[in-house]
Formats: sequence, C-alpha cells, structure tokens
Amino acid sequence: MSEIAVNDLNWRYGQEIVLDGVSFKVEKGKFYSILGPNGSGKTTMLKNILKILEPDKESIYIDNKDITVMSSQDMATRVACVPQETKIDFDFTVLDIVMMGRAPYLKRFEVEGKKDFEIAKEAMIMTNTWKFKDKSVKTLSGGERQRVVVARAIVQQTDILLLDEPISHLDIHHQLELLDTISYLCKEKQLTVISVLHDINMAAQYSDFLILLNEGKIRDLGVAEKVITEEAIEKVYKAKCCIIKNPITNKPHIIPMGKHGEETQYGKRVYSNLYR
Ligand SMILES: Nc1ncnc2c1ncn2[C@@H]1O[C@H](COP(=O)(O)OP(=O)(O)OP(=O)(O)O)[C@@H](O)[C@H]1O
Repeated sequence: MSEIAVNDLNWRYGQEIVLDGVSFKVEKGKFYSILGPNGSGKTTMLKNILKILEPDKESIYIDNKDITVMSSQDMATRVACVPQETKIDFDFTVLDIVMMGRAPYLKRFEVEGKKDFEIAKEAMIMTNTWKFKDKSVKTLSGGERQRVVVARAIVQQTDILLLDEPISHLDIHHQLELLDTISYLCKEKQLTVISVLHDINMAAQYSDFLILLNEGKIRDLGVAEKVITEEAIEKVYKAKCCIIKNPITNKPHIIPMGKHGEETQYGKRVYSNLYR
C-alpha cells in the first residue's frame, strides 16, 4: 500500500499553471527525490502536500485519508518539513528551536519533559548540531542553521519527511553526512522521504526513486537508471551531458558538457550584445 497518493493535482498562481495533472504514489520507507529545473513546480508540490497551500479535495491522500479533511494536529504528527528558507529571526537557543519539534505532542501549557529532551539530543547528535545547543540560532551560519532545522524536523517523529533543497547551504562533508542520516532513517526507521534536490548525482546516489518534474508535469518517475538519461537531461534542463556509471555505487553519474555544447558562444553573444 502506498503511503502518499497524489491524484491529478493541479495548481495555479493567478493565470499561471504551475502544476498540471500531477499524479504519483509514494511507498512507505523509501527515499524519493524531486528533480527539475527552476520554476518547474517542485516547491509548490511540497507546499500542497504540507497543506501550506490548499490542494483540491481528493487530490492528496496520506494512508488513504484525504489530507483536506485532516486537522493541523494530525498533519503535524504525520508530516515534518525542512523548508527552502530557514532564516529564523527570534533570539532562541539552538536547543529551544529543536525542542519546538515536540510541540505537536504537548498538551496546552505542558512543557517538554526528559523524554522530549532525549529525543532532541539524539537528533542533534545525528545532525552534528549538539555542539552549539546553547548558542543563539541567530548567530549560526546558513549551513549550521539548516542542520538545526533538519534536527527539529527529525524530533517531530513523523513517518513522512519533506525536504526542500536541504543540502543547498552545506559543504560536501555536511551534504554527505545529512544525506547519510536521512537515508539511515529511511532504512532503519521506515521514514518516508520526499526531497527536492538540485544535485542530480547526489539524488541518483541516495534516492530509491526519482521524480523528474518539468513545466508542472511529471516527465518520469522511477529508479535513477531509468530517469537519468542524456536525452531527458537535455530535454528538461536544456543542457548537454554525458552519463557514466559511478564505479562505486553503479548509479548513473552525469558530467555536464555545457548549454547545448555552446556555453562559451552563449556568454560571448550576451556580452557582445550588452557592450556593443
Ligand atoms: N506565491 C507565488 N505567487 C505567484 N507565483 C509563484 C508563487 N510561488 C511560486 N510562483 C511561481 O510558480 C512557479 C513554480 O515555482 P516553484 O517555487 O514551485 O518552483 P521550483 O521548481 O521549486 O523552483 P526552484 O528550483 O527555482 O526552487 C514559478 O514560475 C514561480 O515564479
């Protein structure tokens, strides 16, 4: 049985069609990455699944339940998210921010207890954020803050985790560490993950399935070997690439060749038009 079912999801901002009849199913305990060019509708899709935007009735189901009839409390104990923008303006400590992930489990006016603290500590060790638990979150770097937001999402102990470009601010070490952690949670704790990623090679390496979105439609869904082809990358991203097999993981690995192989010409043209 699939855990999430998206059936003919449509979304418009004014006259602009952003999602156009999107349908797919997500299996429990699997890692899905959403790929696609800028503006193809990836964030809009996550926002619909999170109910940050209001999807049409009967277009998104979690465990066969239409999310439009689920309460916000119900949603908060089922789905956690790491948004694209993680700026936090309040002067809370890092530990305070992570503990906020326990809010859906507390009664009104109840404060967090020892168990909540232990859950937070474990998530912070996993995300390598425990060392700055007493620092003000405002003083963290972008990458450190992003890991704190991931810790807060883990602490929410949901069975579904949605992430919007979670590695965009991270160096290579922390990218691998974070994707390893998420992958571990998938395999060992049966966490279902849907993550927007721009790094096609990282997505191919870590995901069970890829969803390739283009102009609001699903172009392909499946294992990396099926979805990542030279034709698909050229068609969707308008970029030429060569695909080799990663010798360690055996997954497809793309080597970009330029914008239709004429990137220097493109730069020269724009430049000479500007300064003619
Ligand atoms: N609040 C909004 N109001 C109007 N248009 C919007 C709004 N949010 C997004 N859009 C438009 O919807 C389209 C899809 O945006 P979305 O953020 O879902 O794309 P994306 O695939 O996540 O892009 P990126 O890779 O750049 O993050 C874009 O053309 C964007 O300009």
